[in-house]
Amino acid sequence: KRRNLPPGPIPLPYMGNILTMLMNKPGYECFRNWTKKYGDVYTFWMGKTPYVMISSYDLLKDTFVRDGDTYKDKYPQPFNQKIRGGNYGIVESNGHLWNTHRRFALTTLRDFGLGKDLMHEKILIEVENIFKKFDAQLGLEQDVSVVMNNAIANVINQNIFGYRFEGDKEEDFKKLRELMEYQETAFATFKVYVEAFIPKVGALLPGRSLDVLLEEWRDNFYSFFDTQIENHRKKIDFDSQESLDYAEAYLKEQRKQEALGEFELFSNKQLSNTCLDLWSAGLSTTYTTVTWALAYVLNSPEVLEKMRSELDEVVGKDRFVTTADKNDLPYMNAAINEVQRCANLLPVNVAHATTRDTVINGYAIKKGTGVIAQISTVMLDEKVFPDPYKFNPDRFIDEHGKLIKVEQLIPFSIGRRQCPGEGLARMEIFLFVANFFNHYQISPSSEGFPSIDKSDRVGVFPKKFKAILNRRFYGPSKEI
Ligand code: HEM
Repeated sequence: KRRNLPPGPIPLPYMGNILTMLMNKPGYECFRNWTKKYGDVYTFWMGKTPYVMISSYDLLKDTFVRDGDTYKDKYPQPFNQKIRGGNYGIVESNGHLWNTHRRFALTTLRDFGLGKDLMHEKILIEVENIFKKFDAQLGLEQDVSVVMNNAIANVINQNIFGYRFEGDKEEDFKKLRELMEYQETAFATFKVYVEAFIPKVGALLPGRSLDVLLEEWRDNFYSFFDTQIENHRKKIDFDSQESLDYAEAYLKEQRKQEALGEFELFSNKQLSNTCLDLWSAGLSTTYTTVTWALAYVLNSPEVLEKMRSELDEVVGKDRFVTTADKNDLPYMNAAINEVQRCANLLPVNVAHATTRDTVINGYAIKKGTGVIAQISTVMLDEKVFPDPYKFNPDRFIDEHGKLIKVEQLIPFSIGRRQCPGEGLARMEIFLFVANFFNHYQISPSSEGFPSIDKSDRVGVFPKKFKAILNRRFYGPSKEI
């Protein structure tokens, strides 16, 4: 089987190369070493399935961008089908269904003000709300990450279901958060990783089985989405021109399609699955990045000082940082770029499949082969980012103090499946991080500042952390 694929590390029977990855947590180093040894295309085996890894920016441009249609499908993973009850959603679907719903999600987000002032206002309301929560406990140890998580959940939930988690809804979010935290730990085990890719071997290992975990997870999350969707159905006004959230826009489109005799494309199952995709992709990645931003900056006092002196000069104490300040804050942008590069959320990116026979670097690759745009290796390429594990925002600043655009910074991936939430995520990260550091003086809790060490984890989730906050400036914070 290996003969016709690009050479790579020798796979073990049943296991493939997954053991090497799990023994080098969180996995970056083994992929970098294989790239050095085999070049920017090699084969990596997860269990019995080979994946062609594309590990340089230039080759990704030649394949995923210039020949995007060939790489646009997702590789079908049986455990995903199990959760979703078939080929549904955006993240895991292919073909006409995927194309229609990716576009629909992008258009709907745009209608809600992405790229316009409306989304910006929504996020600033969350910033203001975070400040109120933090201000209520100044000088005490408080759970910074939980407050941030709640705010980021509010942004996405408002877009999908039209409400924020406050007042009596706060309890809803508490339950969801516990579920997500449980999921982060329960799924990040050796057994689950092995079971996902090599079911027969994984099943023999001790611990809770992937099937049981998936069932539990699915039932809990889908019951939240289904309740929200039902509530929308009860109160929707099909004649209103404007939709207030994604679920409403979807139900209206569903009715239009049904009137044309089309019952599959905008099905109910597809609705709960797209909600799941937007909700989970939109919350965990953005929250994780913001928490890593706090962790990296708090561990680098010199970076914090530079960020603050720029903020003091450009923004000052009397107002919120807004997106209109973005171009005047090159160091802040550089620091956020560097956070995204170092946070490097996906040690192995999601797997795509070739839609036709093709050739990569002289190797003939058959239709349906797994291919991975290995973005973590690209963002740790020492030719582009010398001393790649060092957190150093200055690598994005030129000798005139201007921001340098580095093409190899691709945390949102590349090609036809590039993250559709990029605009929203960038806006959130900038506004939450810049306003937080402008507003507060931060001292460590009794546990110290959050660790930036990832060597003890399978996934790249940051650790929850507490800190003691005090206002940098006295006087009331301005209302927006
Ligand atoms: C810092 C935040 C984020 C990061 C780093 C991130 C990163 C990514 C990456 C690497 C992919 C996979 C691309 C590929 O297949 O190669 C992806 C896909 C996706 N992301 Fe994000 N994302 C973020 C935020 C968001 C947000 C806020 C949303 C929703 C509003 C979102 C929705 C999605 C969806 C729906 C997909 C699947 C797209 C498709 O398959 O066509 N993401 N994201």
